[in-house]
Amino acid sequence: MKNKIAPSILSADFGNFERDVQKLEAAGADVLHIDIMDGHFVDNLTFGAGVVAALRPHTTLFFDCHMMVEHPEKYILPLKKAGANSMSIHVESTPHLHGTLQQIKNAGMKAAAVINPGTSVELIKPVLSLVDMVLVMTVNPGFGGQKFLPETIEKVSMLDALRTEKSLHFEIEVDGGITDETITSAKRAGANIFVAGSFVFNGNIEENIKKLKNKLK
Ligand SMILES: O=C(CO)[C@@H](O)[C@H](O)COP(=O)(O)O
Ligand SMILES: [Co+2]
Repeated sequence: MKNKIAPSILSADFGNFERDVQKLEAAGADVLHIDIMDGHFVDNLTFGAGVVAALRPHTTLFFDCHMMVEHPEKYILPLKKAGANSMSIHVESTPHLHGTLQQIKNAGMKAAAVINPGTSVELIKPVLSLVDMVLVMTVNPGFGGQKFLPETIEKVSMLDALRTEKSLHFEIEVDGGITDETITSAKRAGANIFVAGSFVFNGNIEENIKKLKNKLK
């Protein structure tokens, strides 16, 4: 599976999204990770479909929306209209995981299931044949700049094994505390999409993306 770097705009300059997103694209980012938080599911509030729509004309990057919200189903049509390409839904956020993933696919977007560090792979086994991607949180959701939790990597290996066993094709994304050091264990375990916020934006964006890509060779 193709390795992809997915910078998170949570660490961008909120007053200069257009400039920062264009910098990311020019620097070789593969995916734009958009952290949508509602101040309820997590203790932080970011942006919604309005900002996604405003960014859409400025880049051709794939828009990967990480939904840290209650009632994720309410965001499907507005985000589709705004130009989002995928939505990742936390298993902890809805009793209707399967139905919500189905609705996302029916709307014409890619669908992903997300598990928090304290959530077991067991809970998403029933939807593995439906999803395009699984996102394993490698920090607790809500904020950028946290320390990578190495104990979460075992779940990436478990998902990689399940994928082979069941002949499935979902991608595996990791998110939180990814640096040019932590990326290696995630890749070895079977992840192929690497979200990075603070590591990419702290210093020179182009050099930092290069440092991550070099570890994937
Ligand atoms: O979803 C989240 C946080 O909840 C992430 O996408 C962060 O934005 C990643 O930031 P770093 O840990 O790479 O600084
Ligand atoms: Co995220």
